[in-house]
Amino acid sequence: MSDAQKSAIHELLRGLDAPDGKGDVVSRGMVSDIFIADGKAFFSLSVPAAEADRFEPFCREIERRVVSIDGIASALVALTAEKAAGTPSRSPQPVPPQQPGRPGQAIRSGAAPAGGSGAPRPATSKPGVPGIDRIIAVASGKGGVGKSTTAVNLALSFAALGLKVGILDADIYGPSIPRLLNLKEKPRSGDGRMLIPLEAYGLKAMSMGFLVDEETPMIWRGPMVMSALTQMLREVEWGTLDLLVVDMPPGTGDAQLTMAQQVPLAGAVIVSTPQDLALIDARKGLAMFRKVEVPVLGIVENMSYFIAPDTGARYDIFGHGGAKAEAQRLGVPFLGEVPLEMVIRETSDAGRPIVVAEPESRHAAVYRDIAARTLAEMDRDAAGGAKAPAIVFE
Ligand SMILES: Nc1ncnc2c1ncn2[C@@H]1O[C@H](COP(=O)(O)OP(=O)(O)OP(=O)(O)O)[C@@H](O)[C@H]1O
Repeated sequence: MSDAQKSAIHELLRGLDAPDGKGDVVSRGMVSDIFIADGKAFFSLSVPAAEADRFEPFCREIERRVVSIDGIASALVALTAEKAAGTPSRSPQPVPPQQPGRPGQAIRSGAAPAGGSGAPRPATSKPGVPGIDRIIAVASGKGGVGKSTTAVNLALSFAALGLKVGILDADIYGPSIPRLLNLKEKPRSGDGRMLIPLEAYGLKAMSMGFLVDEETPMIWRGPMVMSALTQMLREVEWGTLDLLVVDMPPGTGDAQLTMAQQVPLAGAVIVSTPQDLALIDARKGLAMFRKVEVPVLGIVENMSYFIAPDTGARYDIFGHGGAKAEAQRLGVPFLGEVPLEMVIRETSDAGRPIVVAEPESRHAAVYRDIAARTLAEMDRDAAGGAKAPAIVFE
């Protein structure tokens, strides 16, 4: 049955012209092995790095079309960067499934999960935000790697660990937090000057998306970006928070530098996919935070592997492990790996992220482990334990 479905998927893909106009993706050898489990199809397309943006909508189109095949209820299609010539191809191998809730391997010894409150704030010359104990940025070198999904699930995990948490959506070009937390109303102003943040699942939330229509063109540049971000940070009644999580705009441009310079960040978490393409960008992200002397708390590998829903076998179809190796090489902590999982996307799209939608699931446990490790790194940093990593570009 599954072989017939794989052939049907190949057939369908052969009939689609790729967005670069160079013919179908099957004949060009761009399609990975296809896995089908429980009516879900999983596969990836290997594309040249420069073409990634163009191929993203094509993946969504394929996902929409393959459900017309008998027995396929849904599909998850991911992009992976073309490997450089001479790199041995890694064929996907099932590996033993992870225990639910078991912490992954921590690179540094002694990085035991710890509570976040009460630790001294790192020395900084930037003015703090009254009432907010610590602020961390969640960043990525490029868009689409799952930064916002990670940021919101991490924020909810910090809350689940007992902290008072806020989330600030600084991604002014493509704010995702209103959708991820299903927040539609506009924030009110209490005293005519300060805005009252919205609340969802115990998180206080503020996003540029609350203040502007989705249709409004976002032509924010230079000083406007700076003032918008500063306002969202300082002219919002955050109240008392143990932690404010800032969902940064993707990339390493002006807006990111502004945030990193303006905000007294206790640290940054970098999100990357395993693909070389995203890792190169992640390295730029690391270098940017280093430049502005913000400690990098670690790297999270997103869309790292997938677990077949029927057998529980784990498949590393997207070249899993790249971020961990990279973190090791750079001497930056590896905070954990998040699987590519339909339910993570579905819960996000429904405005009820997995950490609150399915708190008992193994995926929610993965996020809580990453949150605990992030807190441990912050405490280590605050105690003066972390060295700045050496960033080397080759
Ligand atoms: N681990 C995961 N498993 C399955 N889908 C995921 C996972 N992480 C993210 N996604 C999905 O990938 C898409 C991109 O995620 P998200 O919006 O979080 O990325 P981003 O890096 O913040 O992108 P951008 O910066 O362009 O807004 C979303 O549809 C999201 O639901």
